[in-house]
Amino acid sequence: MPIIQWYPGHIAKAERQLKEQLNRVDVVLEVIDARIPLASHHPDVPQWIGSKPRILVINRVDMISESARKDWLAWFKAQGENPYFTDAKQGKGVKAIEKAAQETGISINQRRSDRGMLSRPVRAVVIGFPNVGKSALINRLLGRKVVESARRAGVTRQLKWVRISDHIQLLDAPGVIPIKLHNQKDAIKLAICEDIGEAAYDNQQIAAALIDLLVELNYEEIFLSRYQLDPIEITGEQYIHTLGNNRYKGDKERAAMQLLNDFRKGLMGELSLEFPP
Ligand SMILES: Nc1nc2c(ncn2[C@@H]2O[C@H](COP(=O)(O)OP(=O)(O)OP(=O)(O)O)[C@@H](O)[C@H]2O)c(=O)[nH]1
Repeated sequence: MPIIQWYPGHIAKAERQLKEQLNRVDVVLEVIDARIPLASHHPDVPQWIGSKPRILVINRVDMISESARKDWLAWFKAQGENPYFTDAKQGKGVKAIEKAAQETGISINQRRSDRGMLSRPVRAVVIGFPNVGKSALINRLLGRKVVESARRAGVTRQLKWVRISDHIQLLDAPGVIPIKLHNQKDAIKLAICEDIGEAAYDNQQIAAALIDLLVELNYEEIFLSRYQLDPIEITGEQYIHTLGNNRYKGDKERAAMQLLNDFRKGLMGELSLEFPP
């Protein structure tokens, strides 16, 4: 049985909503997670948006190291992409995105006027997996809070245009990319980073997967200093079991939540879970 469960009905509905939003816009801002830029990019996005311009936003840049940021920048450039790194929580890097959207608007309006059409503000939508920071980005672009930004995945609903400037209009409801199950490994990374609804997985399994992954990536020193427990000779599952016994009177769920929260809040340090291939 897969660790991550997702319901076909939900996927179909979310996909329909997303396509409807995409139909209405000229430019797409795709937000991915800096800790997992590959797993948080949906492979079908290019096909969904067709020839529309796309601005790639790598959010949560505050959660990875500067050297990881540079490596990803070089890698994406080599793929012909021009990524923008943001910390949407603090508002870092957001001005550059506004400028990029505005520039796409200029070329769109140039084409309109070449065809004898009136110019109009460029229409944009922010899309991405649940909880990657879409609402935080929208609020930063607007310079005020219109969209609820919360730590829980899947908070955003309904559709409305909001004005960013004379040149840009934005759909205030972000497009949520549904998670399909064709890649369990990516789905696990999304769950670890909380870029997927909590109902879809089991905390203890995901926490165990986090430990196994961090050990695989040679981050094991963090564990000794933070939890006084070495993960090297044991599995992630055994680690949670032991941590639960040592600290929480045998409560494995609390141990799992502690580990996941520490990681998600960045308390374990700047930890990339993926590196350029
Ligand atoms: N550290 C850090 N946290 C961020 C950043 N951007 C967003 N967050 C936090 O991540 C959580 C999710 O952000 P949201 O903006 O609600 O994410 P969303 O993509 O709109 O989520 P849904 O509406 O559920 O799809 C919130 O707790 C934000 O404060 C960032 O760049 N860095």
